[in-house]
Amino acid sequence: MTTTQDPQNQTQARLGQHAIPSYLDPNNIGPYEIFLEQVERVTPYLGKLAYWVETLKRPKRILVVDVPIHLDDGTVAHFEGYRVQHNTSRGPAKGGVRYHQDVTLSEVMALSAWMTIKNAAVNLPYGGGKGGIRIDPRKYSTGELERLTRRYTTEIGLIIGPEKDIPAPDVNTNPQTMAWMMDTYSMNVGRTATGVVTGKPVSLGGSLGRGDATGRGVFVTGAEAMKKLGMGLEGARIAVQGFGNVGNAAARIFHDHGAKIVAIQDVTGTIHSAAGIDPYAALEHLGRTGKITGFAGSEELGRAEFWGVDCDVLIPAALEKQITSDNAGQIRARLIVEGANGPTTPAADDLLAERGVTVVPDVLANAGGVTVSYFEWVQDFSSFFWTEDEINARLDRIMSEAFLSLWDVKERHGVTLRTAAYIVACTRVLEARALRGLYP
Ligand SMILES: NC(=O)C1=CN([C@@H]2O[C@H](COP(=O)(O)OP(=O)(O)OC[C@H]3O[C@@H](n4cnc5c(N)ncnc54)[C@H](O)[C@@H]3O)[C@@H](O)[C@H]2O)C=CC1
Ligand SMILES: O=C(O)CCC(=O)C(=O)O
Repeated sequence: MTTTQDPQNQTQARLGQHAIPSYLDPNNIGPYEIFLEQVERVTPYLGKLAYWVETLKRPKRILVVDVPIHLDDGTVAHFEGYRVQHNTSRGPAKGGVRYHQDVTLSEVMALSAWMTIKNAAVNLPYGGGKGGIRIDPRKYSTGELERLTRRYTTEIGLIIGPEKDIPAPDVNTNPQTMAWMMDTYSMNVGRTATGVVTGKPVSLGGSLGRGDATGRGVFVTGAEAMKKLGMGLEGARIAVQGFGNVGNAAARIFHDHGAKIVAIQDVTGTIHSAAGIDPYAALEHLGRTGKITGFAGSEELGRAEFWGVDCDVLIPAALEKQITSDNAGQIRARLIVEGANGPTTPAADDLLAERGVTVVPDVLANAGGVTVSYFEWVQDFSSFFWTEDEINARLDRIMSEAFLSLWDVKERHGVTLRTAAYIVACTRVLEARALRGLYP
């Protein structure tokens, strides 16, 4: 509710042009706008906590760094890097690091904000953070990427640390990247600090189960949603966009439970087979040939055709803004389980809801990765490591319980599962904010 009598509004009026930080300029905001719209949608459900809602709209801390490295040919190249700590009300910032040619500050702000919501939605004791470097890693050697990672880690070393902000892998980063980050941070602080990053190799304090954890969480929440919708797993037709860490693990685990993968799209192309694609064989084919197309027994589709594939469950597991008002009408799945962060625009969300398509939102569906990252961090602190069965059992329980409690909130308020997740998460974050208060 905004009226001229509203003291908060009067304060905004007094602040005038200084009310909005430059990076939130509505004329040039980019992907973070999606997050702001999601916060607008949840605000009416926050009751008195809405007093603090501005906290969610403004990242707590933003660091932009120059990352210069020697290239293999002896020249120097500069890359732009970011680390954003969106919120730390409930604990240290936590979230991955992305290497991609399209990374922008606005994107990293959005990704860090979604981490705040995700960590609160599954009740992990973390705030939200995310990092990124604008680079196309396919064009650089392993040595160049190692130098890039080490320089970036040193530059963001000001604000990361096991009790401050704990990075992890995201698009185009992996356990090796985390090993370099851990080593660089450790050299700089003069002790081995395994807890500064998660998603490390198991031999360096990484956790069993982290590799497949995000895909496993997509499966657990997807299977729970299928039960609610009366859909059987056996023979269910699944289409997956993105065949990296998240997409290929989700495809393998659905396949292992009797579902049929009918389409896969990645950056190299799109394949389809109504008879089903064996994701293990597709992964081997991708590793051998460098592309998904040409897989035996599949036909190749155009990029846009992927969205119209006849399937029961659609798993976007690549990048943001893939499901838009342009293609939401073509989607034939009854259920969408968001492996990627931010794959669906708010306008597409509305169209899907009107058409009766259920969406398990990113902040719930892909929380399996950060949940096992949390287990890794706890194991590093205690230097006591759990078995894979223990990890998977704890992960499955957390993901199922989070799904079922958010489903109840959805039913109670008559909202989408995304809004339900935001109601629960924003309430938790703003309760912490209100209890901590402002100083002085
Ligand atoms: N790695 C993790 O633990 C987590 C990742 N996520 C999210 O899941 C998504 C995927 O991440 P990862 O699997 O880790 O990355 P990855 O780098 O392992 O794989 C990315 C996949 O997306 C595909 N891709 C890239 N651009 C594409 C395009 N324009 N069209 C179709 N496919 C495209 C790539 O070919 C690749 O198969 C991202 O949104 C990420 O933020 C979310 C939670 C945790
Ligand atoms: O494992 C983590 O800490 C974060 C993973 C991540 O970046 C994400 O959930 O989007």
